[in-house]
Amino acid sequence: MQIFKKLGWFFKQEKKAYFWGVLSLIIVALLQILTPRIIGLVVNEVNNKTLTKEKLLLYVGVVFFGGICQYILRFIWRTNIWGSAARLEKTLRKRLFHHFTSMDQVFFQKNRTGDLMAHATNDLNAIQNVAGAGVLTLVDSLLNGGITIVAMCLLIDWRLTLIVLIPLPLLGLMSRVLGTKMHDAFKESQEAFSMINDKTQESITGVKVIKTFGQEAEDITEFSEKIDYAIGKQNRVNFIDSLFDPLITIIIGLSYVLTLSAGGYFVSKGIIQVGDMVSMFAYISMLVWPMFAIGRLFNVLERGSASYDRIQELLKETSQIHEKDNAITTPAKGDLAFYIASFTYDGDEKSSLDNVHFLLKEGNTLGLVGKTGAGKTTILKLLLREFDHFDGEIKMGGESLADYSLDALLSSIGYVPQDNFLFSMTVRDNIRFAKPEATQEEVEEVARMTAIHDDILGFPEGYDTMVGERGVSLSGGQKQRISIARALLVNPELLILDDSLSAVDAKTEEAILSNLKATRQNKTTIIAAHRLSSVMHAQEILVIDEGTVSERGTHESLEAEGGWYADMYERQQLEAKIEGGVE
Ligand SMILES: Nc1ncnc2c1ncn2[C@@H]1O[C@H](COP(=O)(O)OP(=O)(O)OP(=O)(O)O)[C@@H](O)[C@H]1O
Repeated sequence: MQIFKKLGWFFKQEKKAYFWGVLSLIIVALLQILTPRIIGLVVNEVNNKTLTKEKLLLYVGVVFFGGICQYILRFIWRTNIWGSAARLEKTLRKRLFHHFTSMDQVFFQKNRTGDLMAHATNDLNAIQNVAGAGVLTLVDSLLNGGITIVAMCLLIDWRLTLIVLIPLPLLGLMSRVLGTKMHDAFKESQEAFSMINDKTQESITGVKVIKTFGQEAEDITEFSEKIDYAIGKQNRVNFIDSLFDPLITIIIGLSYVLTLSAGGYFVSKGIIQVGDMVSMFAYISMLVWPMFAIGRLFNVLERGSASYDRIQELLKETSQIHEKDNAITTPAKGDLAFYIASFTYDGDEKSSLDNVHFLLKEGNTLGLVGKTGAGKTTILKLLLREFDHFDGEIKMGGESLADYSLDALLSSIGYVPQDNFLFSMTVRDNIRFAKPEATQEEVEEVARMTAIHDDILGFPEGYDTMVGERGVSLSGGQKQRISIARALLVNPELLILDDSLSAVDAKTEEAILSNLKATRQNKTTIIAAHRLSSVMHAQEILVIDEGTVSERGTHESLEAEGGWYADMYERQQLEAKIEGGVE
């Protein structure tokens, strides 16, 4: 019953719908007691030889009218109660999705995709069940059970009713004992389901790697072990659940035995008539459903409660990235001043950035180069405000990044990540993802700038070609160029390319870079790259080594310095010559 308290806010919000739903349920329950009583009356009248044609017609008419009313009322409660339950699911789904989108990277590192998906599917269903089937079963079983018992007392005999109901408290006792067990078992079962979701998602995403390394058998074994574990947890839920139904059969059986023996005694003593005893049997049979319903209710409520706790735990987590109340809402613009004394990822002992600073004038280009794992992407992540817990300050246009609203900051940045991601939509929609109202001309313009226009025209349906699993398979270089076009379409104040040209050939790279130079004269650009030709034209280049700046300057000054940059440039030039020679 705890779950009703937890969902109190929702029932308050939906009180009107529940009022009409429950009222209809009450009237239906009242109408339902008519029929057995009429059967008893008819039997008594037949027995006493007092039944006339008119009376019989009246009895039949009442039963028929009661049936029609029940039909209408059942419709009313269904639409009200099921409708509210659907609204609860919608509210929670929106709340959860909004929460997911507002969370920081730390949250997504901690909670795996499969687990989050399980929360958004199975757990929400279990909670929705409380607001629909749960409420219905509760009201229905209490009403039907309660009214039937009252009818037994008033219309038959209260003493016989008390005797017949002696086995009933067993049900309450078992609900209490099994309730906590069911809650814990269901929580564990949901956790196991989350684990399977994770595994399925990982195996499907990584199927190519699994096959390439011939690890199918191992993957199947691992999956089977996880399934066995989850089934074990589910079986425990079923086990607790199955302790209920047989109990109800026993309670009803005992009640029949008591009716037969005590009822027979009451008839023999002339306290009740034979027809009353027949009605009593009919009433007891009417108690079967409410009792089974209580068993089901207990299951639905405990599942819902466990799922609600799981969702609440997730919703309680807060993002470390906070927007200030008086945050600047005008898009960020201007010189970029980056000064980081130190930054350490959550859970890491060693810092990933130390004493990294640069001043990037508006309209200039900064190059970031260095060995893999040096800290280039980390610098970019801080610019995108993925993490706030650094020692230092980052300013754009003279204002700290933390003073801008996230919208104002991120709308000024066009970011092309290393692991670029295209959605399952057309090429055109992928490019105009951040500016859905963009015209075909605008889309084509950025596609030309990134040297992908001709490739797109060669796709089966041009710009209407679907990308992703259901569509055309793109090469790494094509994906990179579409991702850059997507970022360029919003003409961002700051364009960030994180190794985004690694999969295109040198000639195409040169064409894209010169297009960028020509069209982004007053806009700022940061390019992180392994291939030094990507950053040669930058006003400043930083060489990052183990989280610090080991060299800095222009291409010419760095070449003259004779350090890592000069060595690397010479080596890459040589490689390019060899490749060119082979061609
Ligand atoms: N989310 C994270 N949590 C903990 N440590 C991280 C995280 N992301 C990166 N790191 C660590 O920070 C360091 C710098 O990584 P970063 O991705 O910034 O390097 P990079 O220079 O961009 O490398 P690459 O050229 O290979 O992309 C690495 O030691 C990496 O292991």
